[in-house]
Amino acid sequence: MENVEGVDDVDDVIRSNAPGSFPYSVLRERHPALIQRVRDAFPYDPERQRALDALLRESTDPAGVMEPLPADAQDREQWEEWGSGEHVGGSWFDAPFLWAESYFYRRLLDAVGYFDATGPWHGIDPFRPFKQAELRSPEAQAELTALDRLAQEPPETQARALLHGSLWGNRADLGFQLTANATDTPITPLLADDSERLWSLLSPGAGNTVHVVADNAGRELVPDLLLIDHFLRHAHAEQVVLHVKPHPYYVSDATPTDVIDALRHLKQAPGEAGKAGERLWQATSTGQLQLLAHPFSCAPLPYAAMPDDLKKSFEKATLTILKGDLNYRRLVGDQLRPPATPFPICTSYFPTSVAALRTLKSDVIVGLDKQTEDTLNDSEPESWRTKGTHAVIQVRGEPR
Ligand SMILES: O=P(O)(O)OC[C@@]1(O)O[C@H](CO)[C@@H](O)[C@@H]1O
Repeated sequence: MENVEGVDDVDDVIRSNAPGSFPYSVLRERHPALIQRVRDAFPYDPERQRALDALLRESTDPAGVMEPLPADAQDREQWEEWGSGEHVGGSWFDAPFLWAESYFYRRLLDAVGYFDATGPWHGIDPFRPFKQAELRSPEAQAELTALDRLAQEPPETQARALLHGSLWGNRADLGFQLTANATDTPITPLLADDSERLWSLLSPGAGNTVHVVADNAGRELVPDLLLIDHFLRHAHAEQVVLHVKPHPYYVSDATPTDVIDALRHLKQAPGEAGKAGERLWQATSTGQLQLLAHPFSCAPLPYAAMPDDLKKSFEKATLTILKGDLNYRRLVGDQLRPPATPFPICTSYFPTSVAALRTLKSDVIVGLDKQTEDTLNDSEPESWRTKGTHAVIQVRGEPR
């Protein structure tokens, strides 16, 4: 894999093998809780139940060994390219955290028969009930109603509110909520805020193309779509490409089906939300808003290893906006670097100007000033990196 020049000299890749660490807790607590939720949501047949039992045993025991994908899995070769030869047969806990987690989601889909083309569970998203419930929650409804008030404000106030809505919408992450309840905790001032730079890269009428790499469906995707609507409506972008996952992933990550659900939901809403829904529906049918579900979106690797075709697609963008924690880990590398490492250095390989809208839900962080880091280490030594109450807007790029 390509190294990020100047910052990848040491092997500081995060693994899950330290008891008490955040990644260890994901494998030991979050994944079993998730398997239980999926079991409770569907009447899986005995074969599927046995497969889930086997995955549970294999992936949560620190002595367990990663089993391969079935010999006839359509993406087996793809996973070989992504490194299965190196990690399968070894410990889940010793593999890079990013690799092990991504493989867990791939294997979970296998266990529930998602890829079994002749089976009854083919194509049934095991996370869909949770995503749908969230989209219809009273909180999500209240957020839509708030748009009617926001529409009375000047465009700059609307822009700021929609950007922050998209950013903090990232707390609505169903995997995270299995072991934390961040939506109940107050939000805090941003730890880094390059939002002025972000807007400076999107001058109205400049014919910009914006790529948005989505994260979660439901309560995160709706504000993402509203921000996209604002970009298009106020000519910050002429075209938007929305990257989503080709199949269910990290519980609530958005797939094309989830985008359609969200668009339909918006379109049926009363008031300003409904108007935005109509505009977005229309933008999708004219190609102004395009969906892209590239296989690399579910790869267990950082974006520094992206394939050429994806790189070419990003190259057309004026700005790429990556949402959420996992995309952040993949953007800057899932490594423990000094938090003061500059964001522009970690993202220098990325083919376009790039922005991260991220709430902090894992150990990785770069681009903080030393004083901010020291204050957080003093005030919240155990939890500031992972509890989802802090956020950053970090941007690399100069206006054209
Ligand atoms: O990418 P998202 O939805 O913001 O967050 C994903 C997440 O909940 O899952 C991973 C741990 O399982 C972490 O990266 C993060 O805590």
